[in-house]
Amino acid sequence: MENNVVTDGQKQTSPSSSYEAAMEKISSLITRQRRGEKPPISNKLEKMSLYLQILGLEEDISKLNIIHVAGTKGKGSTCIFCESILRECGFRTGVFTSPHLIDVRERFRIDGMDISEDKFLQYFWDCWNQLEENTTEEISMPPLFLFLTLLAFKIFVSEQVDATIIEVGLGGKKDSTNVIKEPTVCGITSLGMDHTEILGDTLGQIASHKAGIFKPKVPAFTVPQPSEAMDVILERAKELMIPLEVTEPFDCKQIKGLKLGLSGDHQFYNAALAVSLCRCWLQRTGNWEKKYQNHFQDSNLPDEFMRGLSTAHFSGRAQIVYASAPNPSCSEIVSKNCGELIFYLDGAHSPESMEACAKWFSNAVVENAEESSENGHELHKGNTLGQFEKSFKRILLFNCLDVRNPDILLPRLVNTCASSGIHFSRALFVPNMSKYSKVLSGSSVISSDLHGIDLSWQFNLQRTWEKIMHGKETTVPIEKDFKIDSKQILPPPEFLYDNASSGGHSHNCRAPPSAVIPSLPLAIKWLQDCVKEYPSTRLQVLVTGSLHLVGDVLKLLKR
Ligand SMILES: Nc1ncnc2c1ncn2[C@@H]1O[C@H](COP(=O)(O)OP(=O)(O)OP(=O)(O)O)[C@@H](O)[C@H]1O
Repeated sequence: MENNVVTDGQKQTSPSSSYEAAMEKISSLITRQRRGEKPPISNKLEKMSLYLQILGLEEDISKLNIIHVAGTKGKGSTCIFCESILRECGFRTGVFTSPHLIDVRERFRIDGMDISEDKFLQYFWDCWNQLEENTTEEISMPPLFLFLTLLAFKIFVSEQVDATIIEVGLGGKKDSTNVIKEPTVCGITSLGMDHTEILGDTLGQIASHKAGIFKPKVPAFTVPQPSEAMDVILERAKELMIPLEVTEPFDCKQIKGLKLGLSGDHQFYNAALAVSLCRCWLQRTGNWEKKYQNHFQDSNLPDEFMRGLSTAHFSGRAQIVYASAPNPSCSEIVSKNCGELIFYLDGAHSPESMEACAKWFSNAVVENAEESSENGHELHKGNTLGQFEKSFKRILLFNCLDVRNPDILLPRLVNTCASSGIHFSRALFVPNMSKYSKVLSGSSVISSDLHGIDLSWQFNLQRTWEKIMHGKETTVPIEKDFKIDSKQILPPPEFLYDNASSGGHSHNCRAPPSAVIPSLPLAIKWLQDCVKEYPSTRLQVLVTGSLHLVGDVLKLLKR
């Protein structure tokens, strides 16, 4: 039986079932638009203004002291660095990012934490009910991203945060977040080719969308960009007569060798941009002088900034999870009964981010080997680093959306790793679990039903992989509907070893074999079983190609 509780005059169900009910409502806002199709509503920004009026938020969002961030890569990370710095400076922060990995509440952070379920429900139903009561023939309920943007404003206004950091959803000029009229400062992160079907297929066209968030009298910052993009950004800044500053990425010396909270060399760009945005935010809100007037030299970052940069945390971006292995930073002893299984997770899904991800992974696996070797874990005593390094097997666990081009993504990943001497032993292709047609809660049950599953895209990825490895087309079977017999569909654990039988999966001693596994839970369980069965196995698994895939893996590892 459900417990009824009352929220703002509305009779709702008990918190957890009410949360599921909220997810149902949110899911009903997903429009059937396929990626690449024109947006379902025109005059989106006018509609956003109307929705804001309905919610009584129009005036209030001008008081939110917003940092508005657009870009192709690094928007989320830049927002998180800003949050971390401003929190260290003593401010209450609200951050809106997208997408979420496990639970929709990740998109709304207050003071560095995902919003609580109770607060989420309170604001969710407030917004939902107010909007639903006011829909007319002209204005229906907003599509998903518009609703989430409105909810973010509602949350941050109600929570009275000092600083609000808003990531653009897609593009900039026509994005629903661009209803913000007077941000405190704007930033554009690294630009590249993504969402070309909507934003245009030149860097100039893409840059024009991104620079569409600039507002008169509001300072803007960006990082070094290809000239085709930079020219457009500069032109837009000139038209609006606003100062535009190009922030160079940090070098290690500048931040005194500080280890950033988010890993990978690409984060030096995002971190430097965040520092410029925060400094400007502090200046424009009258806090810079108060805090640093007399004791800040331009060449040194304030301590709060340094702490913020080093403590920032963001799931699924260059994240390492020790699933069955000691974290080398603690000196645990490796269990003799189980091999090592380490997941390297990064939601890269564009050519530029594939390269960034490959560089990070290559450095991280070598660092891991060095650290483990220094800690002299029992299992590996007496090995030189080279031998030690060789004992690892590197596996790629990959999926990407079918609108992306694996002929570009996979070679970029493989070649960048290879240029650092890192090679994959095996590649596994899996479908994501999360569905684009439904917003799930973090505690939702993961379905293991394989019936009717279409794996033609995963076989396509496998064919691309084999082509890269063999330098020519190979035949990979296409099976649309797998029999539900996991013994038949999973490779045997020996698949991981060079000279073992491939169990019916493509195998060649000179080239890394690959396999399609029809479900992610099966793939993870299979990896876990392999290290249990063979305690000398040491697996380093790179999960990439899709933030949704990364979220799904994190969800499975958390269980
Ligand atoms: N400055 C950068 N240059 C290249 N790649 C980057 C950069 N910053 C982040 N990435 C890559 O992009 C992935 C997503 O990072 P992040 O969430 O910060 O970017 P985003 O712009 O918000 O991405 P999305 O549009 O996919 O949400 C990272 O996992 C990393 O692989």
